[in-house]
Amino acid sequence: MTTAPVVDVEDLNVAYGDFHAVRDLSLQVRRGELYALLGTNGAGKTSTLEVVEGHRAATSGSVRVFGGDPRDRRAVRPRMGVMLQESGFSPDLAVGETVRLIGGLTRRVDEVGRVLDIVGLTRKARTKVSQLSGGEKRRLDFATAVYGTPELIVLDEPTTGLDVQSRDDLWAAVDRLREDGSTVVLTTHYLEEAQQRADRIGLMHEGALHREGTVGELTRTLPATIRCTLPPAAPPLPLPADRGRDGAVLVETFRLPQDLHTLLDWSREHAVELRDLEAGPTRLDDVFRAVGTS
Ligand SMILES: Nc1ncnc2c1ncn2[C@@H]1O[C@H](COP(=O)(O)OP(=O)(O)OP(=O)(O)O)[C@@H](O)[C@H]1O
Repeated sequence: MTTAPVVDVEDLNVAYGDFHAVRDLSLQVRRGELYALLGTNGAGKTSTLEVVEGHRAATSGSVRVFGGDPRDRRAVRPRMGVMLQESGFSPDLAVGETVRLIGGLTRRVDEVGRVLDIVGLTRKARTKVSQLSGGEKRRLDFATAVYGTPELIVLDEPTTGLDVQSRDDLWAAVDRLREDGSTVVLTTHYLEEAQQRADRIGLMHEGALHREGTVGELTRTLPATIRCTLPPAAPPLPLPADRGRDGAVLVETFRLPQDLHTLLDWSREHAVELRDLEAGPTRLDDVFRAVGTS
């Protein structure tokens, strides 16, 4: 049995005057998934999320959240938590009051103390928003998004500006929300975070979705590499390779284990030292760079 997607985007276009920020974008997010929308600066990620959040109307195309229109705030708010790239909290309100106010508006039910504890802001409950550091403001943003453990959580660059400990804490909180059944859609420029956490990734560039899939599916589209340096008198290699100056060798391969084996056997047989040998699988940043230059 297939269940309806939580987020269903079909042929979305977002234009600002003559400028087309999002072009014919289609994607679906399934229940329980963590979907990461990645891309170059200005690729159209925030514009896409703003339509999903119900904060912006599509120029054309359709966006459904829980099968309905995300601009129907009364229907969607209780089920969707949103962390914007920039918050608009009132600077004079205290942290605890802010969570109570924003949380109350969502009509979700939670305890302010519990939520502040999740984001490590318990001791700042009475501090004014204007007195928070940048990272603390991000954590407050996250707190309002996860208030009441919504079914869908949309996070726009949630870890930007957070120190390593706060990032780890935020991801631990996301893990717990997912255990409770939440679906998560996020953008991030920290590719390693997406690589570790995302069930699926969409790669955007200049308004279009260029690639989509699991980390494995995306990285399989590019070869892995073997690099080493050979002495000048080395015999011909047993594999196709680019030979640079100073004996530098680059092998690009979709059969990393086999080709590495062949190279090591060859080096033993000919007593050739493979200096600075490095063999690495394709990383998400390689795929990202390939999309950015395509
Ligand atoms: N209100 C607006 N008016 C005009 N152009 C806009 C507006 N908002 C965004 N844009 C433009 O649309 C494009 C996409 O912006 P968007 O914020 O969606 O990209 P992004 O992928 O989230 O970028 P980043 O990673 O830099 O945050 C950019 O070129 C941006 O300058």
